[in-house]
Amino acid sequence: MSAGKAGPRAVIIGMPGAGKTRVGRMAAGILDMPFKDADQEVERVAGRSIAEIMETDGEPAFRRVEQEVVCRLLKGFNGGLFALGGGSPMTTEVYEGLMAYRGRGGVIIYLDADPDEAAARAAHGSKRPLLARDAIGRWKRLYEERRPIYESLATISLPSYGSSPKAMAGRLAEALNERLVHITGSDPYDVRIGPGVSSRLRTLLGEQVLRVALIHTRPVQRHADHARALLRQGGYRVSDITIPDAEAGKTVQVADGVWNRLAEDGFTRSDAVVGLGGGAATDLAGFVAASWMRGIPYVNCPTSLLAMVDASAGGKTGVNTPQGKNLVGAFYTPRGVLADLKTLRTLPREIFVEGLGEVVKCGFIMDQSILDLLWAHRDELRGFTGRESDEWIEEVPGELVERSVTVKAGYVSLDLRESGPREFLNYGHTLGHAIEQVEHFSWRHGQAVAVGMVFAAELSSILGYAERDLVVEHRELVEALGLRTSWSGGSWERVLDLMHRDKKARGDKLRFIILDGRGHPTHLDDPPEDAVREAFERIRK
Ligand SMILES: NC(=O)c1ccc[n+]([C@@H]2O[C@H](COP(=O)([O-])OP(=O)(O)OC[C@H]3O[C@@H](n4cnc5c(N)ncnc54)[C@H](O)[C@@H]3O)[C@@H](O)[C@H]2O)c1
Ligand SMILES: O=C(O)C(=O)C[C@@H](O)[C@H](O)[C@H](O)COP(=O)(O)O
Repeated sequence: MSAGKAGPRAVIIGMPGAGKTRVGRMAAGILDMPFKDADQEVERVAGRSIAEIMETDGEPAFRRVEQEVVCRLLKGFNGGLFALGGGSPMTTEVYEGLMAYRGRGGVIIYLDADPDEAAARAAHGSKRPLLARDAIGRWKRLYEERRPIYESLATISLPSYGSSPKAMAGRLAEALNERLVHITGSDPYDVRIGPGVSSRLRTLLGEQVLRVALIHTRPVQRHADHARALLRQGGYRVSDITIPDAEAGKTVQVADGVWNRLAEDGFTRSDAVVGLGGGAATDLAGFVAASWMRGIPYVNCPTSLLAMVDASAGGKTGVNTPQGKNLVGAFYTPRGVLADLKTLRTLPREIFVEGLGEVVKCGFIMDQSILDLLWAHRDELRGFTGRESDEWIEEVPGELVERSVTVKAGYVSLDLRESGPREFLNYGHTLGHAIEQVEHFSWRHGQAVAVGMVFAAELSSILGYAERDLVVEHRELVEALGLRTSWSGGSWERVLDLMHRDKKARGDKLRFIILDGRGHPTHLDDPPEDAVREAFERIRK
């Protein structure tokens, strides 16, 4: 909620039998929040049951009382969970009140129940006057009438297919704790960060999509299985596509295989791609989405720390070629990003640690609080096991993801196609990508970028842009997190040649991103070669 604006912490909408009251009350208990049910409030205010109101005065009279109660509590029930009656949003004044509440930053949760389950629950011993006679048939007619309204209002849709009220209450509580980073620009979208955000897939893909290509790698099969189940529950036809893992999956040959599969499965421009996995998988999936029929919608579901903090957002898609990293690709904006923190639990420690490389980058180019958080939690982060508490995952990695994505969102919103400021996100990458290439991708991206940042700090110091203490800070923090500060492979000549092929290079001029002090990235064009060589020697073992 916008600061200073009254209103519930969240409003729950959905069909009769969806569990709004029961799930809402349980979730309020989990969150230690007050709970109100609109129907119960109506009966309290009227001094009689809804059935009696309907029987003696008819539905319009009930709706008038309901409208007064709901619109009053939308402004006055501060900080609680508020469950509405199924038909309530169909009243114009209530709909408008809900839109105004949403405009104030309010959260509207649509409990999207399985029609058969909810209809049966609603009809069973129903005291609901609107369902009298032919309860199931009436319910389903109301469902078709109301669902578009629910979906137009919802900021969160929670599918509850086959889930118990207790499980739904947990998911609702999780949804209220999720973090959100909005990326503006010509195609705005949201990066949602939290445990269980994968359940938002249907909300992001919407009704127009029929087929979904779920592109993932084998190490994340269990997460792909969960996403596939959610997609199928949402009514989508899923083409499950496993690609080679890591950088081996980020090639035009792999893309060609996926294009063939999309053709075989009849993918049209109204169908979509979901990229699930590390950054290599989301880069490939985004490239396939950008190129299939010149562009179909896609959603990224990053499962590595690096993919969450960086790769999945920003619209850089692409593949590697034998000549270099990311030399073929497209700027193509996703429909949304769902960074489900639960997936981190299966992430190997060394992969978690390499993801910290891009977090360190965001700290040095813009956000000192990221550096402070990294330093304060350096031992836990370096020793990541995946068995940490939910609270730690949400408070430390969750915070680092949100802050890093916020840094990236600032540049991407300003300069999607990297004509200038966005290049600051490439800090450490000129040498970093060369290392990856020379090492035939045996070095992880985050580790290569870590060395690249130490190199860039040394270069900045050599040329007098930054004090020596900034270099020392780079080395100490990078090392404390278990990242690499030096490299002994390759040759100067080979590295120099590769740096000239970097996408920031112009003509025969090298271009680097360096720091002109902490939090002040700047372009360094065509620096003296002896300074570059000296900085390079300083990161050699
Ligand atoms: N598009 C961008 O803006 C951008 C930004 C940064 C990095 N990148 C690219 O991202 C790639 C690096 O991403 P990465 O570090 O995620 O590497 P990656 O994609 O190779 O994944 C690392 C390894 O971890 C596995 N993995 C991922 N999530 C897992 C999970 N939850 N449980 C178990 N295993 C899991 C993967 O299968 C893989 O084996 C590089 O190709 C880099 O160029 C792109
Ligand atoms: O989003 C960007 O812009 C970045 O530079 C983010 C980098 O961390 C990332 O590794 C990106 O893939 C590198 O881009 P490239 O243009 O150098 O391939």
